[in-house]
Amino acid sequence: MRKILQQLKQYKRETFLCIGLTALEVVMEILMPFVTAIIIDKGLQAGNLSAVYRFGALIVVMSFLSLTFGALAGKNAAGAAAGLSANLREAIYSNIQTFSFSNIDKFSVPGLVTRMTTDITNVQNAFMMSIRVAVRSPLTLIFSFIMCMIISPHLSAMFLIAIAFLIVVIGTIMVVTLKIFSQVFRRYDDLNASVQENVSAIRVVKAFVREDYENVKFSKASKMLYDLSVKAEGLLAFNSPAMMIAVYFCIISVSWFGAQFIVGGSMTTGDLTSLFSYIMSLLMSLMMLSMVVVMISMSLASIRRISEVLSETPDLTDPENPVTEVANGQIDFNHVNFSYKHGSGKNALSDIDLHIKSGETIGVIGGTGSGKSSLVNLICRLYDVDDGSVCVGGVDVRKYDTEVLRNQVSVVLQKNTLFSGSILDNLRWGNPDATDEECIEACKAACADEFIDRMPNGYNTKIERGGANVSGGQKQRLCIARALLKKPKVLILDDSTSAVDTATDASIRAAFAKEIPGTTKIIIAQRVSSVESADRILVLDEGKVNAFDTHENLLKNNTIYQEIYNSQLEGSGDFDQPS
Ligand SMILES: Nc1ncnc2c1ncn2[C@@H]1O[C@H](COP(=O)(O)OP(=O)(O)OP(=O)(O)O)[C@@H](O)[C@H]1O
Repeated sequence: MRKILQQLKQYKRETFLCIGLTALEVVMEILMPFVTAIIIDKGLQAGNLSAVYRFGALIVVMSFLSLTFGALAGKNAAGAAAGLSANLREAIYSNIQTFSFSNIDKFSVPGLVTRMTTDITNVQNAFMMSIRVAVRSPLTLIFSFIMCMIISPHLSAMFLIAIAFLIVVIGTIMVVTLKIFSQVFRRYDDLNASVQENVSAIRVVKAFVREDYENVKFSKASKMLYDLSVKAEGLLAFNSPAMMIAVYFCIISVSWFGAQFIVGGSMTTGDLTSLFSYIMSLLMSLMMLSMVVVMISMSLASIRRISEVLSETPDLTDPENPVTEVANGQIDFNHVNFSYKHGSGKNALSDIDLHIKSGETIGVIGGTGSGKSSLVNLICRLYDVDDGSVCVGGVDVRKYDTEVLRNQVSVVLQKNTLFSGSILDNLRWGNPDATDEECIEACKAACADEFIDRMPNGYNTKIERGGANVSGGQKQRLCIARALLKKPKVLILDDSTSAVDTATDASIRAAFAKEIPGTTKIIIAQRVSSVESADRILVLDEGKVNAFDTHENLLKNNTIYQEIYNSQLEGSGDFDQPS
């Protein structure tokens, strides 16, 4: 909660103004029945019209003030709550930017999106309600009770009975509903995650004709949510009857005893009238308070989830005096062990000991899940090793300024992403200062120029969000060009030409050999044809190095490589698929 409130920052003024104005609004509301009593006793009953006019005018002024204070308090509450949510969103967003891949793995992408949208909206609404009601209700409760005590200490005892009754009944309802609401929120989380997953993968759902299955799955989850919500709301509906019982009890007993006190002369009619007003505000504020408790508790889950992201510290940090230059593209893996759950769970890589010379072209091949992506992710320090070390240019990657390292080790990841903007904008992600000519050169090397030239606006063609208007192969080529613009010392292609035809794949490799001979190139591929021309080929099997040699030697001596080669010769295309 403290972490969340810290984000109020420049909106503290609005918050305090709201609290102050609400307190003034309450004072006005409390004084009004008091003045009404004076009008009845000293004006109407005493036949003093001038007192009626004077105090009547006072009531009008007080109501006007009360309304003004209320409206201003509401405006400030809305401003503070909207400001808090904007600050929270910004704080989460900038913290996410510092996250390493393993931080992101921990929350998952849909999880982070839900926190930045639904959770923040929950907190915003709860905050807006609570700074108004959490101030208003207790103050009304206390002041009303004090006024009741001043008017009639004996009759105030009735309220104590009614309050005790309400606390027990509403309290029980609250405890039970809160438990149900926490279940509702957990289900809501699951539902959100599954909606995000399915909507972002809607093309796959359609391709596999899974719409009906997904509809049934969603209806089931939605029905479960409906049942739980009905149960919780059904229980909350008892709040109102309980409240009415307490109100009627107070009215009847106050009328009964009040009438006797008036007859006995120990109370005036005006006192009795104002006492009725105080009963109503006292019980109503109790009811409102219970609603705020529900609202705050309902947003507790969101508060917890937001705080988790805010308190998450990036697990990859730069050293105090980082190395700011990568000497060359030499890569050394020194007995590396790595697991995604650091120290627990199965190792994704075990005892990797590899030494790659600067400027070499290395092919990496192996079955699905053999650790190819994990291996290259360590080179640009997307994850840290558990044991051993990974060195680039002879220096441990943990000693570098991460920005410098990632600028010199350019990776075209398996999941390529383009952003909305022109082709040139996308290319300049690689190097914001690249000239048009440099961009065109990079596209030529990545064999992307031919399809860009055919586009109506050439390099200024707009790419839609996520690269929806380019094909898989075109996207891959643009991503390679983007990586080339960094002029890196190490270029890693993680299965990045899988959607490109074999001839273009060969042209890209030929262009690399010609254009960037000094750059160390690591090419992960499913096709032997993509790696056979490499200086050496690394065969990975279950996270271990199975062989590291030339194509010719591997064909002679390595059974896994021979199997892959033969299966692809037979035309199955991918060694993971049964031939
Ligand atoms: N983000 C992650 N969190 C946890 N485990 C992971 C993660 N990424 C990969 N793994 C696991 O690590 C192992 C190696 O995966 P990796 O992605 O490196 O294999 P790969 O050879 O690149 O596979 P593919 O050819 O299918 O891309 C697998 O068992 C995989 O399940």
